[in-house]
Amino acid sequence: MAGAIINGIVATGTFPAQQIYVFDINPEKCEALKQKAGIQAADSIRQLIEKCNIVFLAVKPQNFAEVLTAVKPAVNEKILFVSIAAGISTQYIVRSLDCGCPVIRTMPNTPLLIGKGATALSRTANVADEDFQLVLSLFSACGTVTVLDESQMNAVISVNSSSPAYIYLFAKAMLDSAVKQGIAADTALQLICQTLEGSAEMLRQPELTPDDLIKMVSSPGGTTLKALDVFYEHHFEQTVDEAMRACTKRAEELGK
Ligand SMILES: NC(=O)C1=CN([C@@H]2O[C@H](COP(=O)(O)OP(=O)(O)OC[C@H]3O[C@@H](n4cnc5c(N)ncnc54)[C@H](O)[C@@H]3O)[C@@H](O)[C@H]2O)C=CC1
Ligand SMILES: O=C(O)[C@@H]1CCC=N1
Repeated sequence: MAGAIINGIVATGTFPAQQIYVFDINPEKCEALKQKAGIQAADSIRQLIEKCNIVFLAVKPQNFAEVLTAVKPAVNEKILFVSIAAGISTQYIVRSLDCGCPVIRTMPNTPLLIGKGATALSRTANVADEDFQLVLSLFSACGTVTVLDESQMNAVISVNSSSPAYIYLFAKAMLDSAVKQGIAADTALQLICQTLEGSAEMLRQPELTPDDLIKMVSSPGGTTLKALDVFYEHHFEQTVDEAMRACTKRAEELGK
């Protein structure tokens, strides 16, 4: 995710490459991020904190404690932190740093890699409006941005951030069935992708609800209703609800 965000930052041209620093504990990853985006590499977290006034925290939630411990000795209240971690609250970051730093909590998704991301963001009260606008513009460079209250930042993971995986799973199941029914995999993949894009575009039309759209496809006595019967028999909607709630529950656990 850090790579996708760095690409977005570089693309905006907001900061010259000599002012953008990366640090990864894995030297190969650090070098790869540096080379790919043409930015600078810091030798340590400490050096990065000393050089930057906006710091993106892009490690796994499980690595947050060690990273914040390394950040703490060099921190000051002027540094703005931007976290992309699932489940990690702004309160946890502020408390761990023992410093009233402004913090923006974000939840991006992997389509950021191709400029089609959907990022949700929230902020602590002390984030200056101009700083928040700046960070919004950086994420906007690789997709859409949506501002939420922090209380919604765990649940939203199930909506935009883990959800590409469920959509890929659904697409994979469709692909497998298409192949079993004699359609070539590449042909089926093209048809499925175009159908996903077209269906998403129709969902955006404000005058049509998902139920309206389902009805438009479902001819009485036709094929779609037969397929939907199978989904309903297997409690599809309940399964999706359970999966999304399991996602949110895990975010809550990661934040503890
Ligand atoms: N993968 C996804 O779709 C999304 C991930 N996120 C969040 O993004 C964060 C990163 O996830 P990924 O990019 O998938 O993980 P990743 O494993 O690809 O990247 C994490 C990087 O952190 C580095 N790292 C670990 N400990 C470190 C330390 N002490 N100091 C410096 N670097 C250290 C690792 O070497 C690794 O390169 C997580 O907090 C995750 O919750 C958020 C939205 C979507
Ligand atoms: O699976 C995860 O924990 C991360 C956060 C959201 C998407 N991937």
